Amino acid sequence: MPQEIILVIEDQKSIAQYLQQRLSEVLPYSVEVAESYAEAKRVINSGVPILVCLSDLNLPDAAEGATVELLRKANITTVVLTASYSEETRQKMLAQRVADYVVKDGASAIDYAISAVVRLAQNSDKCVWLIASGSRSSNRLLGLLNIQRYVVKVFDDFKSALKKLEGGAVPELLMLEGAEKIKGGDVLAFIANVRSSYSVNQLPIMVCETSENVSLAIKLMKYGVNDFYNLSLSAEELFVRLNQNIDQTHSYKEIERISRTDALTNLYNRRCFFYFGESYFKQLQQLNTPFFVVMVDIDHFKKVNDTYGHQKGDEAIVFTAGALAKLFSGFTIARFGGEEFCVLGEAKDKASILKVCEDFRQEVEIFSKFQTDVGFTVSVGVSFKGENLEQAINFADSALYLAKESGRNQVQEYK
Ligand SMILES: Nc1nc2c(ncn2[C@@H]2O[C@H](COP(=O)(O)OP(=O)(O)OP(=O)(O)O)[C@@H](O)[C@H]2O)c(=O)[nH]1
Repeated sequence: MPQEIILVIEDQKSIAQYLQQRLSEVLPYSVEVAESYAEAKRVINSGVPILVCLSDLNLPDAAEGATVELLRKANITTVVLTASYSEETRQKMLAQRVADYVVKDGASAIDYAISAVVRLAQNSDKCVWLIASGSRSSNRLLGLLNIQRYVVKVFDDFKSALKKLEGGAVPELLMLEGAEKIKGGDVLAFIANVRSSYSVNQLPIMVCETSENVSLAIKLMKYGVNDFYNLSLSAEELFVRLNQNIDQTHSYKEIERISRTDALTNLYNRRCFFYFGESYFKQLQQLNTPFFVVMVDIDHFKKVNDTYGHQKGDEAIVFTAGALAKLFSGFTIARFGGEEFCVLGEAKDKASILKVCEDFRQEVEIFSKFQTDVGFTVSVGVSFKGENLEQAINFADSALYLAKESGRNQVQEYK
């Protein structure tokens, strides 16, 4: 099958070239330019799959809007560039089912057009769940979501959506249409159920209601729904709200990831270790499950830095993190700061955990020289005791201190 392309239809050479260059930089698709209606028609008729088209509204060899009409008939997702804006133009664009339109009134408009094309190209990786009452509005919403190239999964009841969610599938957004008429339970119970696992920042819910149900929509927003779309409003309003809700969730998740991750090693940071570790530790205690805490510190790390430079010191830290991730795979690992690391996990078998600690020590001793040009070792303290996480860490730290005092490059257990 031929590779999908992005098509730019624009008769002004300089703008066309600029758009082609910018889009090629940010998207992994070939970007083709057609400078006239005739050329556009040739590309479309050639059968090459067109992912998204960014098209000028008026071209010298076509009547106003003829290109958009051509694209609509070929079922191509389209962003329209127009030189002037009027309410009439806007209505025409929406009637032609364009995904977006941009008024060419400056550099920021071009930037917006590029971001719109990028968004539409990437939307096919995003799944929206439409939980619908089965009214005519459901079909309209489905059509509008398709214009935006979202992958849409339609549910006609709450129960099957909840079951899918419990199975681990998570969409980008949940859209409810005609909330009170959806089968399989009560809408408030559904929202409470979703929110018990996913916050408003993690999974946006949007309700779509007719004007008569505005008060219901507002009530639902007080109980965990992110946004409300009045079904009597334009498609454009839906698109803007939809995209904003999905973008906000992405930004939140990215901020959350950054705040939990150590930038150098990609391991959890200390704060995140305690955030997850505290509840995990309590869970292990309640179930009477044996646990372990390991503390790791690179030996004579100051000397590594002083002798080989800070860059090599960083490489030594990254190598140690990689060795931990490899040998303690499946456990909770964090960089506590500097050259110090901590691991928490279930210790079904004490001897096997001690063996993993020793394997890790040897891995660093043997392979650090090959991987980083700097031969270095680690000291390891491990504890299988502690009333709470903090105490277990202190015990592992005491064992680590003993390992350092006893000559470094060894594993010591807290007794
Ligand atoms: N390259 C690098 N160095 C760091 C980083 N964080 C802390 N350090 C350095 O790590 C060194 C830690 O030194 P110490 O805690 O005194 O350890 P040490 O005495 O050399 O070694 P031991 O006694 O064996 O623990 C200091 O020189 C810090 O500047 C980092 O992110 N990158």
